[in-house]
Amino acid sequence: MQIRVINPNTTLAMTTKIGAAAQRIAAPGTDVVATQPASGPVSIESHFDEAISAVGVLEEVLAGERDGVDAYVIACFGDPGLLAARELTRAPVIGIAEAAFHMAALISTRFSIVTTLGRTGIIAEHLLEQYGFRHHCRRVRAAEIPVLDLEENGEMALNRIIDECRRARDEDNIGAIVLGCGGMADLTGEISRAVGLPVIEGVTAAVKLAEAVVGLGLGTSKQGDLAFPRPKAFTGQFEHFSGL
Ligand SMILES: NC(=O)NC1=NC(=O)NC1=O
Repeated sequence: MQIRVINPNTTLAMTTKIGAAAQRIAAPGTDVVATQPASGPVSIESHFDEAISAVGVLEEVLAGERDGVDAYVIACFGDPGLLAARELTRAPVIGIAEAAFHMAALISTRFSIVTTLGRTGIIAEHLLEQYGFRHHCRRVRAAEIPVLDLEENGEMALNRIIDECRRARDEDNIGAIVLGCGGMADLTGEISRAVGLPVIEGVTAAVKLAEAVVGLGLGTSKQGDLAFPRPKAFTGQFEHFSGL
């Protein structure tokens, strides 16, 4: 099977890292193709960044439909464009936040999230509510690092993430930690060893859930709100969406 792992930001180094982490965890016979939008924010750290990146995610799903992809992963912790992407395909579309919440709830009764900047915490809180995991999550914490520090200042970023994870372990009465950024996809082993708790990261969780959904012969329901969009005209820069 082929999984298209979409990094919604436009930083190639992060796309490459995410793709490598996804391929490492994928089952034999699963081929991971990591992509990113042709245009959009180099990192996603706000509601505005998320809104802009969602269009790029949808463009990548439309490209995947042309390529006959079996499943999609949206590899940003805000799951940008998730429901809109599900409208465009019969394949499963798994967001890394939703995947991480499900996986954490399977191995613990309470978890905390450690994300990048504190201002993105509300996005995780909204998703906890939307997906029904509000009561599972003790606290949404932030290492207070810009997303691209994960690429450009990796050792400092790792140390700050580990410090915040240790505070979560000591203060939050939890059984697991969820890493709140696709750019942390390669850090689970180091962080788990340093903190002594199970650490769940969304890219790898999403890849395994995508394999499970396809393996069960399931895909995105086309009944109701996730049916294909009603064909209509689009104008201007979106004209190519006309008649989808
Ligand atoms: N909370 C986050 O850091 N979200 C993210 N921004 C990105 O650019 N990728 C993410 O996963």
